[in-house]
Amino acid sequence: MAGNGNTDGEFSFSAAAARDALPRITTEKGAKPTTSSDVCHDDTASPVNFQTIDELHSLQKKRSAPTTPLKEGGGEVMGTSGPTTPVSGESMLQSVSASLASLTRETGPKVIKGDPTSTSKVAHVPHTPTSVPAADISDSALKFTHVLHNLSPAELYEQAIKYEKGSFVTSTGALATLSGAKTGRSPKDKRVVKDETTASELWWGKGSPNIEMDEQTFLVNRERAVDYLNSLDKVFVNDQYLNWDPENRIKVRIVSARAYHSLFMHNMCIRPTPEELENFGTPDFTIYNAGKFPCNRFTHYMTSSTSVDINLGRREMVILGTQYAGEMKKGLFGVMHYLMPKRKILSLHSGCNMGKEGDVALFFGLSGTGKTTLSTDHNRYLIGDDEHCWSETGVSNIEGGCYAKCIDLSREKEPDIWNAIKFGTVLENVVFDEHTREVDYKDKSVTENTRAAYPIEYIPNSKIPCVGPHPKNVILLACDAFGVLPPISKLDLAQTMYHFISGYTALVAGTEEGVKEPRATFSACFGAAFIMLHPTKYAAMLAEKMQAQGATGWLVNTGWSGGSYGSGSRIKLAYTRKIIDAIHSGSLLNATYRKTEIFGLEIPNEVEGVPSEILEPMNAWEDKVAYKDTLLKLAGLFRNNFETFTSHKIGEDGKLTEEILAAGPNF
Ligand SMILES: Nc1ncnc2c1ncn2[C@@H]1O[C@H](COP(=O)(O)OP(=O)(O)OP(=O)(O)O)[C@@H](O)[C@H]1O
Ligand SMILES: O=C([O-])CC(=O)C(=O)O
Ligand SMILES: [Ca+2]
Ligand SMILES: [Mn+2]
Repeated sequence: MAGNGNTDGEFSFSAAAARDALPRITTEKGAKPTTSSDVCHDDTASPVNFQTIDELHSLQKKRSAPTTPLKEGGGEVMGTSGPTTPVSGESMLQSVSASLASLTRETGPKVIKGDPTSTSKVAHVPHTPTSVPAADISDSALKFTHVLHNLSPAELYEQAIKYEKGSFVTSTGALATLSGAKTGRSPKDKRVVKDETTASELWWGKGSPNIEMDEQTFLVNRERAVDYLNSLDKVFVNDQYLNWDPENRIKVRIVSARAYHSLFMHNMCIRPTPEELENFGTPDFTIYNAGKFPCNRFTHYMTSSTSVDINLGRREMVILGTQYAGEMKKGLFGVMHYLMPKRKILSLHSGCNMGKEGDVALFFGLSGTGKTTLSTDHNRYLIGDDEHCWSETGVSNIEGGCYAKCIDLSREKEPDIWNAIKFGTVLENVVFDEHTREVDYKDKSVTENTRAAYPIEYIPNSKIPCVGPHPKNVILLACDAFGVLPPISKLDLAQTMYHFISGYTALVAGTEEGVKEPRATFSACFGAAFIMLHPTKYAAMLAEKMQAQGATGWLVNTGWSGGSYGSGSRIKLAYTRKIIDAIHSGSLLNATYRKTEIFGLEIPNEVEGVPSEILEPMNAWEDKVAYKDTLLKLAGLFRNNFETFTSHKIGEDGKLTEEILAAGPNF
């Protein structure tokens, strides 16, 4: 790295000065020969406070008030190139050592704080040789693992740029990174440990995202991940929180091999204050991200070299074979989908914002349907863009950051997200000019799923703490690439539940040539990949909460109009925003409605700022026959999908269950 002149000990300022020392030329006539002490007197420059390059460098880094006091006397030596690890103390190291403990060794590895390239004396966890049976001694037990604990974004930038290929600072100061071979999640490689408890508690079998694994296999993968992490010179450790509701906050620890992963989670989880960090204690859940290292395909249950394993009993997650950072975020979301319902709190794959009057809206939708785009609204307070809880007292964001899609991002259409891409933000898999480092958001060379992860306070009107009162509007987003769903419809409770359980969207398979057919996706609760219990459990909770609060349900198509993908076009973001504005303001509630055929959706005759001809999808289609065929095709897909739910009761309310079953398409 070019950075901060990493030349410790190579030469000193005084040696260089001596080599080049020439007598100073004096221009004053008759000047007295100068003594050595005033030779350098020069009023244009203020006196210097250093004698050597090392001292100069030591001045550059001002000693900050440590995030928490350093316990061991002296701590880091100033001016070393390694990052500081302000939070320290033996208890943290001991705790990390315990986290990294192998299952075959009685104690964890020798952990040491600070960067391995740092020359400073650092504390490590004292090992009592008697606690390690001689038979268990291996070379890996003898080496030190350096721990970079809760580094700051600046320190993580330096680590990434120095050691991780593909890390660059962009023209706006973001950290561009590459996630490697995987540029999206790997749901087929997700495994959940089935033990006595989870066997009865979780949703298993057809349609469930929880592919089982046994405890023993989990431990095999855990050992593999831990041994890999311990084999490294250094690991990154983040201790952070999930959930802004203080009563239901969860402490998470993320152990990872990459600065990219550490900065990503720094941005995405809630960042503890220095005081909170000092008293962090034992984490409630720990992730071992050894994504650079594959799983062993000969391990039972493994079907590829990628494995993302959740063990609710051990409160641990192991990642092997994928470096896509979203696995960590969504893995923890899965954990919340288990823990929160136990406390009668509903976990939601939704965005959330609040108006000036305190009116809260939820935005449900599958990936790419607009949760982040539409919840980031200049006229409203952002509570969060992706993961929320709805409790007895209101809503709370689970996360401390946002994760926006960047493909085709423009300053004009999404100014707040555009401006959030600055120093501290992780930019995944984008392409930029090699010289100016200006990002080309249109470029899909690496992936279509380019992303920006930034702390929520980078959005100017974010609401911190990220909590709010009960929602007034529940907006279901579907990006319908068939182009037959209305841009906006009002739903009754049964319809809201029907569409919530269906979780429909239809994205276009890709941008490759020849791909013209939209592909329908049904993902229960708009997040089947993350739920742990049967979808009807979440649906029942949502119905109860919406009923109790008198919230209104809406279905918004952020996809195609005037034809399917290929003939129609995507509904303009500006129109969708107008529709959303009308929901928030309450004006849509009082509009006049008519019912569509087949889906029985209530569509308004008018929405301010939106051309009325697009409100009824059929009007926007030139080919009415093609419209009808496509509509029937989609209705058939909905009906097929819902078949698996027809035998389930939703909550205690038998009447509601029947209404929900009747709320689907009629043909
Ligand atoms: N009419 C529209 N409404 C909403 N988004 C639109 C519209 N037209 C185009 N878009 C684009 O669609 C994308 C929506 O992505 P967004 O990041 O909001 O998805 P998301 O629901 O948050 O998904 P994820 O859960 O994966 O984060 C954005 O790139 C946005 O610019
Ligand atoms: O999880 C991810 O990688 C991105 C995301 O938000 C989603 O897919 O819902
Ligand atoms: Ca999002
Ligand atoms: Mn999401």
